[in-house]
Amino acid sequence: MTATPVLDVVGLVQHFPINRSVTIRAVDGIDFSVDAGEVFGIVGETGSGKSTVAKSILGVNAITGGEIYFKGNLISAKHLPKEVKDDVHRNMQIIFQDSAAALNPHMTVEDIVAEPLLVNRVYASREEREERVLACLAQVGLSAAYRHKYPGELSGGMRQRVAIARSIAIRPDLIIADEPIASLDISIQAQIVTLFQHLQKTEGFSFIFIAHDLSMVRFLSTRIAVMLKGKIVELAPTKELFQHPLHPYTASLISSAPVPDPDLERSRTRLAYDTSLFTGEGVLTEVSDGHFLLM
Ligand SMILES: Nc1ncnc2c1ncn2[C@@H]1O[C@H](COP(=O)(O)OP(=O)(O)OP(=O)(O)O)[C@@H](O)[C@H]1O
Repeated sequence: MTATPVLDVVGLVQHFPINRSVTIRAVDGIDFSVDAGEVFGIVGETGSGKSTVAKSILGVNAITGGEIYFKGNLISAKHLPKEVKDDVHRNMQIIFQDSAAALNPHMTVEDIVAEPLLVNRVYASREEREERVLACLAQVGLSAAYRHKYPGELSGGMRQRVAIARSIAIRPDLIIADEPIASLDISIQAQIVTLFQHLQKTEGFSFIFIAHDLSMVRFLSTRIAVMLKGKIVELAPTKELFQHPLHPYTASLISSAPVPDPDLERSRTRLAYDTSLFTGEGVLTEVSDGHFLLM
């Protein structure tokens, strides 16, 4: 018997009608699932639909089509049972690219990290809550002295650490990080990715890591989905994807990754894929064990 995935996305469609004749097909029928304790990477160029997938999972917009299940419960319907709604609220956390915008500038670090605990009534006493907040700050490398600071007093990297502390505070089943390192300096990016890796291993949550940069996604992910124009064009275990990319777009992303892989001959040749040639036609088909290609 296979375990129920933490997340199951089935035929997800998210279209945005702009006017009578123009509709943006941000997400155009995609399927994937994320297992317990798995790190699932989503990569693709700007506008490929990655953030829209994250927002659809979080219920930001009513989806145009398809279904989303969290731990076996349908969560994409208009009206959800209270216990399902509460479970999503508690056990699915998000980290955004821009923590400056995502963190309330008028709240202290302590209050920001404590908020999900308070809202979801996780600890009865204030002392227990404070203890958990300090433990989470320590886990992300921030000393207790940071608890009284406001987001505006922190660097981008520090703010992202606060956002991460908040996301792990409640011990969620799934964390979705949407381009969490894109606005940070390169040296800080590596620190944050290493922190994610450490936390995911110690805490065991499932993790969806969304990024442009294939090399960072590679470092963290168990499996990777490559998105182009609202479709998943290829999905495979990370090593398999890098060693045997089947879609020309995936091959071009790998060959243009900033850190060339000395093991891979192809990384020495830059491959270009003209995305205007992509029609979006096809069905994601399993071509070998766990390796899916849009064809
Ligand atoms: N609320 C909306 N209304 C209209 N169009 C939207 C909306 N949200 C997203 N889009 C459009 O959908 C497409 C996919 O956007 P999305 O933000 O999901 O891409 P992305 O891959 O996350 O890009 P980036 O890497 O730049 O964040 C884009 O063309 C975008 O302009």
